[in-house]
Amino acid sequence: MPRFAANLTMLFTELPMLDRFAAAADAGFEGAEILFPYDIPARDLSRAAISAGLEFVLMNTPPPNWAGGPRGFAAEPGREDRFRSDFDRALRFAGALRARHIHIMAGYAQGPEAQDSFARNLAWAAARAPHVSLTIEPLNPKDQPGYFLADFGLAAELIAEVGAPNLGLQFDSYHAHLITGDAMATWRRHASIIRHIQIASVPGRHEPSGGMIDHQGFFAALDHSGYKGWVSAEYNPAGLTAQGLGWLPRRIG
Ligand SMILES: O=C(O)C(=O)[C@@H](O)CO
Ligand SMILES: [Mg+2]
Repeated sequence: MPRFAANLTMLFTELPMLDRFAAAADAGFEGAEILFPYDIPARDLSRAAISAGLEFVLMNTPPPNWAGGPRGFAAEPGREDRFRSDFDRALRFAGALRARHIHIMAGYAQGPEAQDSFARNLAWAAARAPHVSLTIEPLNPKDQPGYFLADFGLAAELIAEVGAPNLGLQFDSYHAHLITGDAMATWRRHASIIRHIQIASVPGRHEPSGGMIDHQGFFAALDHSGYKGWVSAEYNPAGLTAQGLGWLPRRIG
């Protein structure tokens, strides 16, 4: 089975953020991700992850926050200075957390100029942090209207154009199904460039059990494919988080 991480922005929200690490470890997760961790000192987050025995898997750029903040600037023409200073701050934060990946968010823009800006900013970031794994993630246009990256083909094109070994695709089964109508076919098409996976049901973005995606079949296919990355639970629990974890395969021993 793949290694599973808990997205602590969405899971265990019954608890204060620093307590969510131990709750996730108790539930059987081996890693954690936080979308925008910038409100809490990195040393406190790092201590909580280490004492729970969890690896810190992923965070997003840009700072600052989840609540109401724009989802990035990387594709917005004319915002290069802002992108670069945000990226450097994200890099310092990720370094303190020993985060495995940084997800670079595109922001809200359209057209060829936006695509050029995104490609240039990605190339700059990949060269700036050659030893850090960077991802881009298509988000479905119903949840994120106007977000630049809403297409897997375009994401693959950008990754090929930038051509940096530390830039890859973040595949979210929920967004993939809403964008293409077939999450599994999309995963198969792009598996070679996928370096991080997130999961949730369609419809509803709840526990990855039931609904239109066969996640247990997906986990088996990931094993078969030799995928070595993480699978993060990024969903809104239908009730209390711990009561909805029947889908999570537990390691024995
Ligand atoms: O919305 C998602 O899905 C994500 O993974 C986030 O990183 C976007 O904020
Ligand atoms: Mg996601």
